[in-house]
Amino acid sequence: MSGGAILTAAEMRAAEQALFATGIPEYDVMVRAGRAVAEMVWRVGAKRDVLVLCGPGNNGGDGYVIARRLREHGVPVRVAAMADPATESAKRARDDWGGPVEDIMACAPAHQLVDALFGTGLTRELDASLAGRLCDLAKQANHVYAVDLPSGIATDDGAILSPVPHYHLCLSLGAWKRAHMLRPAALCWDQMACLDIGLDIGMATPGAAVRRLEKPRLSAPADDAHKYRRGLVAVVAGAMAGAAALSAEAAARAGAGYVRLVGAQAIVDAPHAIVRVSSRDEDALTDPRIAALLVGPGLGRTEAAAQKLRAALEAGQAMAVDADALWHLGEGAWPALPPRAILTPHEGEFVRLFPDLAEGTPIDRALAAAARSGAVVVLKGPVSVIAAPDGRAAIADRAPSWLSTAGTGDVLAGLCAGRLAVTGDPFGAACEAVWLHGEAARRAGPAFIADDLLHGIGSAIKACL
Ligand SMILES: NC(=O)C1=CN([C@@H]2O[C@H](COP(=O)(O)OP(=O)(O)OC[C@H]3O[C@@H](n4cnc5c(N)ncnc54)[C@H](OP(=O)(O)O)[C@@H]3O)[C@@H](O)[C@H]2O)[C@@H](O)CC1
Ligand SMILES: Nc1ncnc2c1ncn2[C@@H]1O[C@H](COP(=O)(O)OP(=O)(O)O)[C@@H](O)[C@H]1O
Ligand SMILES: [K+]
Repeated sequence: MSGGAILTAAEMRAAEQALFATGIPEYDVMVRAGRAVAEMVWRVGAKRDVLVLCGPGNNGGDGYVIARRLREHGVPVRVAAMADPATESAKRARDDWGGPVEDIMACAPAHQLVDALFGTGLTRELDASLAGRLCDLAKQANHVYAVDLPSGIATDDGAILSPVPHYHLCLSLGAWKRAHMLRPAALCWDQMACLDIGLDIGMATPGAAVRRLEKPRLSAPADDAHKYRRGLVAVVAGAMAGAAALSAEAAARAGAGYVRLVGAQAIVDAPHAIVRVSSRDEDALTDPRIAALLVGPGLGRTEAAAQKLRAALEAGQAMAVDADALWHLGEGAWPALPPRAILTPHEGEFVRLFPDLAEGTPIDRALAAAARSGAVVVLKGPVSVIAAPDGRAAIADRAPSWLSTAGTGDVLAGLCAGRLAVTGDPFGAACEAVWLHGEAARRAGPAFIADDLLHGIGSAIKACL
Protein backbone atom coordinates (compact mmCIF):
# COMPACT_ATOMS: atom_id res chain seq x y z
CA MET A 1 0.00 0.00 0.00
CA SER A 2 1.05 3.64 -0.31
CA GLY A 3 1.57 4.27 3.44
CA GLY A 4 0.43 7.85 2.98
CA ALA A 5 3.03 8.75 0.32
CA ILE A 6 2.21 11.81 -1.77
CA LEU A 7 3.60 11.53 -5.29
CA THR A 8 4.04 13.70 -8.35
CA ALA A 9 2.74 12.41 -11.69
CA ALA A 10 6.26 11.31 -12.70
CA GLU A 11 6.82 9.56 -9.37
CA MET A 12 3.48 7.78 -9.77
CA ARG A 13 4.44 6.62 -13.24
CA ALA A 14 7.76 5.32 -11.86
CA ALA A 15 5.96 3.46 -9.06
CA GLU A 16 3.60 1.90 -11.63
CA GLN A 17 6.53 0.91 -13.82
CA ALA A 18 8.15 -0.79 -10.83
CA LEU A 19 4.95 -2.79 -10.36
CA PHE A 20 4.84 -3.76 -14.04
CA ALA A 21 8.48 -4.83 -13.79
CA THR A 22 7.41 -7.49 -11.29
CA GLY A 23 5.45 -9.11 -14.11
CA ILE A 24 2.01 -7.65 -13.43
CA PRO A 25 0.50 -6.39 -16.73
CA GLU A 26 -0.72 -2.78 -16.96
CA TYR A 27 -4.21 -3.96 -17.81
CA ASP A 28 -4.43 -5.99 -14.60
CA VAL A 29 -3.60 -2.86 -12.62
CA MET A 30 -6.23 -0.93 -14.52
CA VAL A 31 -8.77 -3.63 -13.67
CA ARG A 32 -7.83 -3.40 -9.99
CA ALA A 33 -8.20 0.37 -10.11
CA GLY A 34 -11.54 0.30 -11.92
CA ARG A 35 -12.95 -2.36 -9.65
CA ALA A 36 -11.88 -0.52 -6.54
CA VAL A 37 -13.62 2.65 -7.76
CA ALA A 38 -16.73 0.70 -8.79
CA GLU A 39 -16.99 -0.83 -5.31
CA MET A 40 -16.99 2.67 -3.80
CA VAL A 41 -19.60 3.96 -6.26
CA TRP A 42 -21.75 0.94 -5.60
CA ARG A 43 -21.38 1.34 -1.84
CA VAL A 44 -22.30 5.02 -1.90
CA GLY A 45 -24.96 5.10 -4.60
CA ALA A 46 -26.27 1.50 -4.58
CA LYS A 47 -28.24 0.87 -7.76
CA ARG A 48 -28.94 4.43 -8.78
CA ASP A 49 -28.10 4.98 -12.45
CA VAL A 50 -24.56 5.97 -13.39
CA LEU A 51 -23.00 7.84 -16.30
CA VAL A 52 -19.25 7.22 -16.74
CA LEU A 53 -17.31 9.83 -18.74
CA CYS A 54 -14.23 8.35 -20.41
CA GLY A 55 -11.18 10.15 -21.78
CA PRO A 56 -8.60 8.82 -24.25
CA GLY A 57 -5.90 7.72 -21.78
CA ASN A 58 -5.68 5.22 -18.97
CA ASN A 59 -7.96 7.33 -16.77
CA GLY A 60 -10.60 6.69 -19.44
CA GLY A 61 -9.54 3.03 -19.40
CA ASP A 62 -10.35 2.93 -15.70
CA GLY A 63 -13.75 4.35 -16.63
CA TYR A 64 -14.61 1.44 -18.94
CA VAL A 65 -13.59 -1.03 -16.21
CA ILE A 66 -15.77 0.84 -13.70
CA ALA A 67 -18.75 0.66 -16.05
CA ARG A 68 -18.27 -3.07 -16.64
CA ARG A 69 -18.03 -3.77 -12.91
CA LEU A 70 -21.10 -1.71 -12.08
CA ARG A 71 -23.02 -3.54 -14.80
CA GLU A 72 -21.99 -6.85 -13.14
CA HIS A 73 -23.52 -5.48 -9.93
CA GLY A 74 -26.78 -4.83 -11.78
CA VAL A 75 -26.40 -1.05 -11.72
CA PRO A 76 -27.92 0.76 -14.73
CA VAL A 77 -24.80 2.29 -16.27
CA ARG A 78 -24.01 4.19 -19.46
CA VAL A 79 -20.67 5.29 -20.91
CA ALA A 80 -19.95 8.52 -22.78
CA ALA A 81 -16.57 9.32 -24.33
CA MET A 82 -14.89 12.44 -25.69
CA ALA A 83 -12.47 10.49 -27.92
CA ASP A 84 -11.49 6.93 -28.75
CA PRO A 85 -9.07 5.17 -26.40
CA ALA A 86 -5.44 5.93 -27.26
CA THR A 87 -3.59 3.39 -25.10
CA GLU A 88 -3.53 -0.39 -25.44
CA SER A 89 -4.95 -0.90 -21.96
CA ALA A 90 -7.73 1.62 -22.50
CA LYS A 91 -8.66 0.00 -25.85
CA ARG A 92 -8.82 -3.38 -24.17
CA ALA A 93 -10.95 -1.94 -21.36
CA ARG A 94 -13.42 -0.52 -23.87
CA ASP A 95 -13.55 -3.82 -25.75
CA ASP A 96 -14.20 -5.66 -22.49
CA TRP A 97 -16.97 -3.20 -21.67
CA GLY A 98 -18.48 -4.04 -25.03
CA GLY A 99 -21.54 -1.88 -24.48
CA PRO A 100 -22.60 1.30 -26.23
CA VAL A 101 -20.43 4.40 -26.00
CA GLU A 102 -22.32 7.67 -26.31
CA ASP A 103 -21.01 11.06 -27.38
CA ILE A 104 -20.25 13.12 -24.28
CA MET A 105 -21.64 16.27 -25.89
CA ALA A 106 -25.02 14.63 -26.61
CA CYS A 107 -25.62 12.17 -23.74
CA ALA A 108 -28.36 12.45 -21.13
CA PRO A 109 -27.39 13.14 -17.49
CA ALA A 110 -27.64 10.50 -14.74
CA HIS A 111 -28.21 10.33 -11.00
CA GLN A 112 -24.51 9.54 -10.49
CA LEU A 113 -21.59 10.85 -12.55
CA VAL A 114 -18.13 9.29 -12.73
CA ASP A 115 -15.42 11.54 -14.19
CA ALA A 116 -12.80 9.32 -15.83
CA LEU A 117 -11.76 11.87 -18.45
CA PHE A 118 -8.22 12.72 -17.31
CA GLY A 119 -6.01 11.84 -14.39
CA THR A 120 -2.28 12.21 -13.93
CA GLY A 121 -1.74 12.50 -17.70
CA LEU A 122 -3.48 15.87 -17.98
CA THR A 123 -1.05 18.25 -19.60
CA ARG A 124 -3.16 21.33 -20.34
CA GLU A 125 -6.55 22.88 -19.76
CA LEU A 126 -9.64 21.19 -21.18
CA ASP A 127 -11.38 22.70 -24.19
CA ALA A 128 -13.95 25.17 -22.91
CA SER A 129 -16.82 23.19 -24.42
CA LEU A 130 -15.68 19.94 -22.75
CA ALA A 131 -15.10 21.60 -19.37
CA GLY A 132 -18.52 23.26 -19.62
CA ARG A 133 -20.16 19.94 -20.48
CA LEU A 134 -18.48 18.23 -17.52
CA CYS A 135 -19.77 20.95 -15.18
CA ASP A 136 -23.30 20.75 -16.67
CA LEU A 137 -23.53 16.98 -16.28
CA ALA A 138 -22.19 17.25 -12.73
CA LYS A 139 -24.78 19.88 -11.85
CA GLN A 140 -27.52 17.49 -12.91
CA ALA A 141 -26.15 14.56 -10.87
CA ASN A 142 -26.67 13.87 -7.16
CA HIS A 143 -23.37 12.10 -6.68
CA VAL A 144 -20.22 13.09 -8.55
CA TYR A 145 -17.03 11.03 -8.35
CA ALA A 146 -13.55 11.90 -9.61
CA VAL A 147 -11.41 8.98 -10.71
CA ASP A 148 -7.90 9.70 -9.42
CA LEU A 149 -8.33 13.48 -9.89
CA PRO A 150 -10.94 15.91 -11.17
CA SER A 151 -10.37 16.51 -14.89
CA GLY A 152 -8.84 19.95 -15.18
CA ILE A 153 -6.53 19.82 -12.13
CA ALA A 154 -2.73 19.91 -12.37
CA THR A 155 -1.43 16.84 -10.54
CA ASP A 156 1.78 18.34 -9.18
CA ASP A 157 0.75 21.73 -7.85
CA GLY A 158 -3.01 21.53 -7.40
CA ALA A 159 -3.72 24.38 -9.82
CA ILE A 160 -7.12 24.48 -11.52
CA LEU A 161 -6.36 24.63 -15.23
CA SER A 162 -9.97 24.74 -16.47
CA PRO A 163 -13.35 24.90 -14.72
CA VAL A 164 -14.12 21.79 -12.67
CA PRO A 165 -17.39 20.95 -10.91
CA HIS A 166 -17.69 20.15 -7.23
CA TYR A 167 -17.25 16.45 -6.46
CA HIS A 168 -18.70 14.47 -3.60
CA LEU A 169 -15.89 11.96 -3.62
CA CYS A 170 -12.39 12.00 -5.10
CA LEU A 171 -10.88 8.52 -5.35
CA SER A 172 -7.10 8.53 -5.60
CA LEU A 173 -5.56 5.44 -7.16
CA GLY A 174 -2.60 3.69 -5.54
CA ALA A 175 -1.12 6.70 -3.73
CA TRP A 176 -1.97 10.30 -2.99
CA LYS A 177 -0.93 12.83 -5.62
CA ARG A 178 0.22 16.27 -4.56
CA ALA A 179 -3.01 17.85 -5.85
CA HIS A 180 -4.94 15.84 -3.27
CA MET A 181 -3.26 17.88 -0.54
CA LEU A 182 -2.85 21.30 -2.11
CA ARG A 183 -5.16 24.27 -2.54
CA PRO A 184 -7.07 25.17 -4.64
CA ALA A 185 -7.52 21.61 -5.98
CA ALA A 186 -8.28 20.07 -2.61
CA LEU A 187 -11.30 22.35 -2.15
CA CYS A 188 -13.04 20.76 -5.16
CA TRP A 189 -14.49 17.76 -3.28
CA ASP A 190 -16.24 16.93 -0.03
CA GLN A 191 -14.40 13.72 0.71
CA MET A 192 -11.49 11.76 -0.65
CA ALA A 193 -10.08 8.28 -0.29
CA CYS A 194 -6.99 6.49 -1.53
CA LEU A 195 -7.68 3.07 -3.06
CA ASP A 196 -5.26 0.15 -3.01
CA ILE A 197 -4.19 -1.05 -6.48
CA GLY A 198 -1.31 -3.22 -5.30
CA LEU A 199 1.46 -0.61 -5.42
CA ASP A 200 4.06 -1.18 -2.74
CA ILE A 201 5.58 2.18 -1.93
CA GLY A 202 8.57 1.71 0.35
CA MET A 203 10.87 4.48 1.50
CA ALA A 204 13.16 3.71 -1.48
CA THR A 205 10.42 4.75 -3.93
CA PRO A 206 11.13 8.23 -5.32
CA GLY A 207 8.76 10.69 -3.66
CA ALA A 208 7.93 8.38 -0.76
CA ALA A 209 9.60 10.72 1.73
CA VAL A 210 6.71 13.16 1.27
CA ARG A 211 3.76 11.81 3.21
CA ARG A 212 0.44 12.80 4.63
CA LEU A 213 0.71 13.63 8.34
CA GLU A 214 -0.62 10.71 10.31
CA LYS A 215 -1.71 10.29 13.88
CA PRO A 216 1.47 9.79 15.91
CA ARG A 217 2.02 6.99 18.39
CA LEU A 218 2.95 8.50 21.73
CA SER A 219 3.89 6.76 24.92
CA ALA A 220 3.36 7.52 28.58
CA PRO A 221 6.41 8.65 30.58
CA ALA A 222 8.74 5.79 31.51
CA ASP A 223 8.21 4.10 34.82
CA ASP A 224 11.31 5.77 36.27
CA ALA A 225 10.57 9.19 34.74
CA HIS A 226 11.13 12.37 36.68
CA LYS A 227 10.60 15.96 35.70
CA TYR A 228 14.05 16.48 34.21
CA ARG A 229 14.10 13.19 32.31
CA ARG A 230 10.76 14.03 30.79
CA GLY A 231 12.29 17.20 29.41
CA LEU A 232 12.98 20.68 30.70
CA VAL A 233 11.79 23.49 28.42
CA ALA A 234 12.89 27.10 28.81
CA VAL A 235 10.61 29.62 27.12
CA VAL A 236 12.15 33.04 26.54
CA ALA A 237 9.54 35.67 27.36
CA GLY A 238 9.48 39.14 25.83
CA ALA A 239 7.36 42.22 25.34
CA MET A 240 4.01 40.43 25.00
CA ALA A 241 3.98 38.17 28.00
CA GLY A 242 0.70 36.44 27.15
CA ALA A 243 2.13 34.82 24.03
CA ALA A 244 5.00 33.24 25.95
CA ALA A 245 2.54 32.09 28.62
CA LEU A 246 0.41 30.34 26.00
CA SER A 247 3.51 28.65 24.59
CA ALA A 248 4.81 27.64 28.00
CA GLU A 249 1.52 26.04 28.99
CA ALA A 250 1.33 24.23 25.63
CA ALA A 251 4.86 22.89 26.16
CA ALA A 252 3.93 21.61 29.61
CA ARG A 253 0.69 20.03 28.38
CA ALA A 254 2.57 18.45 25.47
CA GLY A 255 4.43 16.28 27.94
CA ALA A 256 7.51 18.25 29.01
CA GLY A 257 8.32 17.48 32.63
CA TYR A 258 9.26 20.98 33.63
CA VAL A 259 8.70 24.35 31.93
CA ARG A 260 10.41 27.58 32.88
CA LEU A 261 9.48 31.03 31.67
CA VAL A 262 12.62 33.08 31.42
CA GLY A 263 12.33 36.79 32.18
CA ALA A 264 8.58 36.85 32.61
CA GLN A 265 8.00 38.69 35.86
CA ALA A 266 5.04 40.49 34.32
CA ILE A 267 3.08 37.29 33.79
CA VAL A 268 0.54 36.74 36.54
CA ASP A 269 -1.91 34.40 34.82
CA ALA A 270 0.23 31.51 33.65
CA PRO A 271 -0.49 28.25 35.51
CA HIS A 272 1.30 27.81 38.81
CA ALA A 273 3.09 24.77 37.36
CA ILE A 274 5.08 27.05 35.06
CA VAL A 275 8.15 28.26 36.91
CA ARG A 276 9.28 31.86 36.39
CA VAL A 277 12.98 32.47 36.37
CA SER A 278 14.85 35.70 35.87
CA SER A 279 16.75 36.22 32.64
CA ARG A 280 19.59 37.39 34.89
CA ASP A 281 19.95 33.84 36.23
CA GLU A 282 23.29 32.77 34.91
CA ASP A 283 22.18 29.42 33.58
CA ALA A 284 18.63 30.42 32.57
CA LEU A 285 19.39 29.38 28.97
CA THR A 286 22.48 27.24 29.39
CA ASP A 287 21.42 24.90 32.21
CA PRO A 288 22.61 21.54 30.85
CA ARG A 289 19.35 19.98 31.95
CA ILE A 290 17.43 22.07 29.39
CA ALA A 291 16.15 19.76 26.65
CA ALA A 292 14.62 22.48 24.46
CA LEU A 293 14.45 26.24 24.28
CA LEU A 294 11.62 28.21 22.74
CA VAL A 295 12.21 31.72 21.53
CA GLY A 296 9.93 34.03 19.57
CA PRO A 297 6.34 34.16 20.82
CA GLY A 298 5.74 37.68 22.11
CA LEU A 299 9.48 38.41 21.95
CA GLY A 300 9.12 41.87 20.40
CA ARG A 301 11.10 43.54 17.66
CA THR A 302 13.34 45.78 19.75
CA GLU A 303 17.09 45.65 20.21
CA ALA A 304 16.53 44.14 23.66
CA ALA A 305 14.51 41.35 22.04
CA ALA A 306 17.29 40.78 19.52
CA GLN A 307 19.74 40.41 22.41
CA LYS A 308 17.53 37.72 23.94
CA LEU A 309 17.47 35.84 20.65
CA ARG A 310 21.26 36.11 20.37
CA ALA A 311 21.70 34.74 23.89
CA ALA A 312 19.33 31.87 23.12
CA LEU A 313 21.19 30.97 19.93
CA GLU A 314 24.55 31.19 21.68
CA ALA A 315 23.29 28.73 24.29
CA GLY A 316 23.43 26.09 21.52
CA GLN A 317 20.49 24.09 22.88
CA ALA A 318 17.90 22.27 20.78
CA MET A 319 15.26 24.90 20.11
CA ALA A 320 12.04 25.96 18.49
CA VAL A 321 12.12 29.38 16.83
CA ASP A 322 8.87 31.21 16.09
CA ALA A 323 7.22 34.58 15.48
CA ASP A 324 9.36 37.66 16.30
CA ALA A 325 12.51 35.56 16.51
CA LEU A 326 11.95 34.62 12.86
CA TRP A 327 11.45 38.29 12.07
CA HIS A 328 14.83 39.11 13.60
CA LEU A 329 16.51 36.25 11.75
CA GLY A 330 15.26 37.82 8.51
CA GLU A 331 18.01 40.43 8.63
CA GLY A 332 21.50 40.82 10.04
CA ALA A 333 24.09 38.25 11.00
CA TRP A 334 23.20 35.66 13.62
CA PRO A 335 24.92 32.79 15.39
CA ALA A 336 24.22 29.51 13.63
CA LEU A 337 21.07 27.60 14.48
CA PRO A 338 21.72 24.63 16.73
CA PRO A 339 21.79 21.22 15.03
CA ARG A 340 18.34 20.37 16.36
CA ALA A 341 16.12 23.32 15.52
CA ILE A 342 12.51 23.78 14.46
CA LEU A 343 11.44 26.95 12.63
CA THR A 344 7.68 27.60 12.54
CA PRO A 345 7.04 30.44 10.07
CA HIS A 346 3.66 31.40 8.66
CA GLU A 347 3.66 32.56 5.05
CA GLY A 348 4.70 36.15 5.84
CA GLU A 349 7.53 35.08 8.12
CA PHE A 350 8.63 32.47 5.60
CA VAL A 351 8.91 34.94 2.74
CA ARG A 352 10.87 37.37 4.90
CA LEU A 353 13.30 34.60 5.88
CA PHE A 354 13.57 32.99 2.46
CA PRO A 355 12.72 35.74 -0.05
CA ASP A 356 13.87 33.70 -3.03
CA LEU A 357 11.50 30.85 -2.08
CA ALA A 358 8.30 32.82 -2.61
CA GLU A 359 7.15 30.76 -5.63
CA GLY A 360 6.18 27.13 -5.97
CA THR A 361 4.22 24.62 -3.93
CA PRO A 362 4.46 24.83 -0.15
CA ILE A 363 5.95 21.33 -0.24
CA ASP A 364 8.90 22.32 -2.43
CA ARG A 365 9.38 25.65 -0.67
CA ALA A 366 9.45 24.13 2.82
CA LEU A 367 11.82 21.38 1.68
CA ALA A 368 14.17 23.93 0.11
CA ALA A 369 14.11 26.06 3.27
CA ALA A 370 14.84 23.04 5.47
CA ALA A 371 17.74 21.94 3.26
CA ARG A 372 19.21 25.43 3.32
CA SER A 373 18.77 26.19 7.01
CA GLY A 374 19.56 22.72 8.31
CA ALA A 375 16.47 23.05 10.52
CA VAL A 376 13.07 21.41 10.45
CA VAL A 377 10.73 23.95 8.87
CA VAL A 378 7.02 24.03 9.63
CA LEU A 379 5.44 26.22 6.96
CA LYS A 380 2.09 27.02 8.58
CA GLY A 381 -1.18 27.75 6.86
CA PRO A 382 -4.49 26.09 6.00
CA VAL A 383 -2.25 23.26 4.81
CA SER A 384 0.93 23.02 6.87
CA VAL A 385 4.11 21.38 5.64
CA ILE A 386 6.68 19.96 8.04
CA ALA A 387 9.97 19.57 6.16
CA ALA A 388 13.29 18.09 7.28
CA PRO A 389 16.74 18.88 5.87
CA ASP A 390 17.08 15.25 4.72
CA GLY A 391 14.10 15.54 2.34
CA ARG A 392 11.32 14.11 4.48
CA ALA A 393 8.09 16.07 4.57
CA ALA A 394 4.69 15.59 6.19
CA ILE A 395 1.61 17.41 4.96
CA ALA A 396 -1.13 18.38 7.41
CA ASP A 397 -4.23 19.02 5.33
CA ARG A 398 -6.99 18.45 7.85
CA ALA A 399 -6.66 21.27 10.37
CA PRO A 400 -9.91 23.09 11.14
CA SER A 401 -10.09 26.63 9.72
CA TRP A 402 -11.14 27.80 13.20
CA LEU A 403 -7.41 27.78 13.91
CA SER A 404 -7.17 31.09 12.06
CA THR A 405 -7.29 33.06 15.30
CA ALA A 406 -4.59 34.98 17.14
CA GLY A 407 -2.37 32.98 19.46
CA THR A 408 -2.80 29.54 17.92
CA GLY A 409 0.71 29.82 16.49
CA ASP A 410 2.06 30.42 20.00
CA VAL A 411 0.36 27.22 21.11
CA LEU A 412 1.90 25.33 18.20
CA ALA A 413 5.36 26.68 18.99
CA GLY A 414 4.96 25.51 22.61
CA LEU A 415 3.84 22.08 21.42
CA CYS A 416 6.93 21.87 19.19
CA ALA A 417 9.25 22.79 22.06
CA GLY A 418 7.47 20.43 24.44
CA ARG A 419 7.63 17.45 22.10
CA LEU A 420 11.24 18.30 21.17
CA ALA A 421 12.14 18.19 24.85
CA VAL A 422 10.40 14.83 25.23
CA THR A 423 11.82 13.08 22.17
CA GLY A 424 14.90 15.04 21.07
CA ASP A 425 13.89 14.47 17.44
CA PRO A 426 12.99 17.75 15.70
CA PHE A 427 11.12 16.27 12.71
CA GLY A 428 9.18 13.78 14.80
CA ALA A 429 8.45 16.45 17.41
CA ALA A 430 7.18 18.92 14.82
CA CYS A 431 4.96 16.24 13.26
CA GLU A 432 3.55 15.31 16.67
CA ALA A 433 3.01 18.97 17.53
CA VAL A 434 1.13 19.77 14.33
CA TRP A 435 -1.04 16.71 14.75
CA LEU A 436 -1.85 17.50 18.41
CA HIS A 437 -2.58 21.12 17.46
CA GLY A 438 -5.11 20.09 14.81
CA GLU A 439 -6.63 17.45 17.05
CA ALA A 440 -6.93 19.86 19.99
CA ALA A 441 -8.68 22.27 17.63
CA ARG A 442 -11.14 19.58 16.52
CA ARG A 443 -11.84 18.78 20.15
CA ALA A 444 -12.28 22.45 21.05
CA GLY A 445 -15.22 22.69 18.63
CA PRO A 446 -16.09 25.83 16.71
CA ALA A 447 -15.22 29.41 17.60
CA PHE A 448 -12.56 28.61 20.18
CA ILE A 449 -9.82 30.97 21.23
CA ALA A 450 -6.18 29.97 21.48
CA ASP A 451 -6.42 29.47 25.27
CA ASP A 452 -9.13 26.83 24.76
CA LEU A 453 -6.75 24.76 22.65
CA LEU A 454 -4.62 24.15 25.71
CA HIS A 455 -7.41 22.15 27.31
CA GLY A 456 -7.77 19.87 24.28
CA ILE A 457 -4.12 18.81 24.29
CA GLY A 458 -4.46 16.20 27.03
CA SER A 459 -7.31 14.38 25.34
CA ALA A 460 -5.54 14.66 21.96
CA ILE A 461 -2.53 12.97 23.55
CA LYS A 462 -4.75 10.33 25.13
CA ALA A 463 -6.03 9.42 21.66
CA CYS A 464 -2.41 8.78 20.55
CA LEU A 465 -1.34 6.53 23.45
N1 LIG B 1 -0.39 3.68 -15.89
C1 LIG B 1 -1.09 2.71 -15.32
O1 LIG B 1 -0.75 1.57 -15.39
C2 LIG B 1 -2.30 2.98 -14.59
C3 LIG B 1 -2.90 4.22 -14.64
N2 LIG B 1 -4.09 4.41 -14.13
C4 LIG B 1 -4.91 5.53 -14.55
O2 LIG B 1 -4.35 6.17 -15.62
C5 LIG B 1 -4.26 7.58 -15.39
C6 LIG B 1 -3.11 8.11 -16.11
O3 LIG B 1 -3.27 7.69 -17.44
P1 LIG B 1 -2.57 8.43 -18.64
O4 LIG B 1 -1.14 8.62 -18.33
O5 LIG B 1 -2.90 7.65 -19.84
O6 LIG B 1 -3.23 9.85 -18.62
P2 LIG B 1 -4.74 10.39 -18.65
O7 LIG B 1 -4.91 11.19 -17.41
O8 LIG B 1 -5.71 9.31 -18.89
O9 LIG B 1 -4.76 11.39 -19.88
C7 LIG B 1 -3.84 11.28 -20.92
C8 LIG B 1 -4.52 11.42 -22.25
O10 LIG B 1 -5.23 12.64 -22.31
C9 LIG B 1 -4.67 13.49 -23.33
N3 LIG B 1 -4.74 14.83 -22.78
C10 LIG B 1 -4.06 15.36 -21.73
N4 LIG B 1 -4.54 16.56 -21.39
C11 LIG B 1 -5.57 16.81 -22.26
C12 LIG B 1 -6.47 17.88 -22.44
N5 LIG B 1 -6.43 18.98 -21.65
N6 LIG B 1 -7.39 17.83 -23.40
C13 LIG B 1 -7.46 16.75 -24.20
N7 LIG B 1 -6.62 15.68 -24.08
C14 LIG B 1 -5.69 15.72 -23.14
C15 LIG B 1 -3.30 12.93 -23.60
O11 LIG B 1 -2.93 13.14 -24.91
P3 LIG B 1 -1.92 14.28 -25.39
O12 LIG B 1 -2.77 15.08 -26.30
O13 LIG B 1 -1.46 15.07 -24.18
O14 LIG B 1 -0.84 13.53 -26.04
C16 LIG B 1 -3.56 11.45 -23.37
O15 LIG B 1 -4.18 10.87 -24.50
C17 LIG B 1 -4.20 7.72 -13.91
O16 LIG B 1 -4.67 8.97 -13.47
C18 LIG B 1 -5.10 6.58 -13.48
O17 LIG B 1 -6.45 6.99 -13.54
C19 LIG B 1 -4.78 3.32 -13.49
O18 LIG B 1 -5.49 2.65 -14.48
C20 LIG B 1 -3.84 2.36 -12.84
C21 LIG B 1 -2.87 1.85 -13.84
N1 LIG C 1 -7.53 28.57 7.56
C1 LIG C 1 -6.80 27.76 8.36
N2 LIG C 1 -7.05 26.45 8.39
C2 LIG C 1 -6.34 25.63 9.20
N3 LIG C 1 -5.34 26.06 10.02
C3 LIG C 1 -5.05 27.35 10.01
C4 LIG C 1 -5.75 28.28 9.18
N4 LIG C 1 -5.23 29.50 9.40
C5 LIG C 1 -4.25 29.36 10.31
N5 LIG C 1 -4.13 28.06 10.69
C6 LIG C 1 -3.18 27.50 11.65
O1 LIG C 1 -3.21 28.32 12.82
C7 LIG C 1 -1.89 28.62 13.27
C8 LIG C 1 -1.70 30.14 13.17
O2 LIG C 1 -0.40 30.47 13.51
P1 LIG C 1 0.14 31.96 13.37
O3 LIG C 1 -0.16 32.47 12.01
O4 LIG C 1 1.56 31.95 13.82
O5 LIG C 1 -0.79 32.75 14.38
P2 LIG C 1 -0.42 33.62 15.68
O6 LIG C 1 0.87 34.33 15.35
O7 LIG C 1 -1.55 34.57 15.86
O8 LIG C 1 -0.29 32.68 16.82
C9 LIG C 1 -0.96 27.81 12.38
O9 LIG C 1 -0.70 26.56 12.99
C10 LIG C 1 -1.77 27.60 11.11
O10 LIG C 1 -1.40 26.42 10.43
K1 LIG D 1 -10.67 12.06 -13.61
